[in-house]
Amino acid sequence: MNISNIKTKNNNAEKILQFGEGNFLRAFVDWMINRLNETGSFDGSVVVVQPLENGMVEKLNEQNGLYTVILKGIENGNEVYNSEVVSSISRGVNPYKNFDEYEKLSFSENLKIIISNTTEAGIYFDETEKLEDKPQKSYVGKLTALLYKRFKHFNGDLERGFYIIPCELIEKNGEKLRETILKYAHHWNLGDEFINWLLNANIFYNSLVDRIVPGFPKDNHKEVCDYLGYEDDLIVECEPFHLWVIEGPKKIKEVLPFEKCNLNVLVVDDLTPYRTRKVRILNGAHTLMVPVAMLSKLETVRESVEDELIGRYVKETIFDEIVPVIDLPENELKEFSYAVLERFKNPFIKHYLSSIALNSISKFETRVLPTLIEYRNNKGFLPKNIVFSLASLILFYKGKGLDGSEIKLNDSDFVLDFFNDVWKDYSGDEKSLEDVAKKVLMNKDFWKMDLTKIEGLTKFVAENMKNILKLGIREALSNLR
Ligand SMILES: NC(=O)c1ccc[n+]([C@@H]2O[C@H](COP(=O)([O-])OP(=O)(O)OC[C@H]3O[C@@H](n4cnc5c(N)ncnc54)[C@H](O)[C@@H]3O)[C@@H](O)[C@H]2O)c1
Ligand SMILES: O=P(O)(O)OC[C@@H](O)[C@@H](O)[C@H](O)[C@H](O)CO
Repeated sequence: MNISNIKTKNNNAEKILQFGEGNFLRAFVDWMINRLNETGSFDGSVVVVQPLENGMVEKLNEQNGLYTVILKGIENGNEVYNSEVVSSISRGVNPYKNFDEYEKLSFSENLKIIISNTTEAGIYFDETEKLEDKPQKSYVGKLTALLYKRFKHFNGDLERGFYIIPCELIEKNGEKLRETILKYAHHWNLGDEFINWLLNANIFYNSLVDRIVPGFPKDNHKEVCDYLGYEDDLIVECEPFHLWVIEGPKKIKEVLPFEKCNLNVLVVDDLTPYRTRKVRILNGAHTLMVPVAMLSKLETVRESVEDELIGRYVKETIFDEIVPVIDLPENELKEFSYAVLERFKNPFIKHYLSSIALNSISKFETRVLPTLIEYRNNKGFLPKNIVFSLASLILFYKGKGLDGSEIKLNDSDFVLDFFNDVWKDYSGDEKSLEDVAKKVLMNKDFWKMDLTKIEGLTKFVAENMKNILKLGIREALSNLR
């Protein structure tokens, strides 16, 4: 039996227009709307637009908009394995194949909200696009044309704007989206009246999303379908944890009353602290554990946090070095940190360190370095664990494990070329090791500043590198003072 035969499609009015049909949105926003509908507090459905020519909406329509979300993990110490059929999506629209169907969405009287997740690559301006394109190539080009057609159709009626909530993992995503639409509006000469309507009838929210979504169970799809008792080609697996922080006017709470179904959605005046919390604790811990754990020959996040030595190191770094320099209530930070550690231990998710290692230099700069600098400024001395990670990172970028085995580095060419040159000049003695540390730390293209200017850092990093090479990573870590 196919999933389309097991549940009838909902007939709720289409209130949400969603750009993106990927795993994340289906396991996060559409899953939340499904929960809202179940409580009777929304009675709306989502019409999904496929932003690229190729995608999943055909499959989504074949399944009548239905698919299964499987929540897998540990919550409050208990194992969770819970499947839900999500029926909040009314249909999928491919603007490349059915432009007329897509264009009609501009004139819909029911649509009130626009959601998107087109990845970090989706929000950009392309000057070659035209208003007449059917459709424009980019997401923002498509959205600008859609908004303009709506503005014209409803004669600039201020009641016909949208609540616009992008979910792309970009800082100030709502502001960035609005700025990019304005670029198109000017480029296409859409006029001041349209620009006034855009700015006054529509509300752009910044938002931050958090949920680990490994997605489709490609390794054991058949087994999962056998367990569910039906065929579903759009199953999405994810962790139970979810957090959506929305920054902007509180009105959105009336339209999407998530508190009625206990969902972890916060509407706030400033999401910066939440972003800082997530990026520094969750993403920061991921990034700083990578070189240390990979040089110890560990492969996944779970293995690392369950390893006695590395696990203790990660926990200590979070609680002793990261948390003390975030400007949020300490109890909230600690609660979040414990939850993150629990998420890292999720026995159902194989999160490879090698995938997190991608672009480690820029990730270290944005996710870890701010902690190092603020800690140094606040306490007057350097955070030893983060410095240890930085030393390990420089050794990691030799592209060789401590036993000489190959490490496949994945980063921009300019980063790889730089390390290649730096390590080529290394002669093996202590002075030369300090030179390596110095050259890396003074590279402003990596760190946006000269890190050798931080008193004592070069010496401390070089000392850690020396210990790691002499004693091995585990012993050097055990001896860390
Ligand atoms: N999967 C996770 O664990 C997770 C967690 C939090 C945030 N995210 C973020 O969500 C984003 C999507 O992840 P996913 O798991 O849904 O991926 P996915 O591959 O399942 O979906 C990607 C979606 O983005 C669209 N897209 C891709 N490139 C685009 C472009 N250049 N222009 C317009 N649209 C484009 C695709 O059409 C598709 O709808 C990622 O950028 C990721 O950083 C993912
Ligand atoms: O997705 P990346 O490569 O930018 O970062 C790796 C992880 O830190 C990240 O995927 C987190 O698991 C995610 O941000 C959780 O919401």
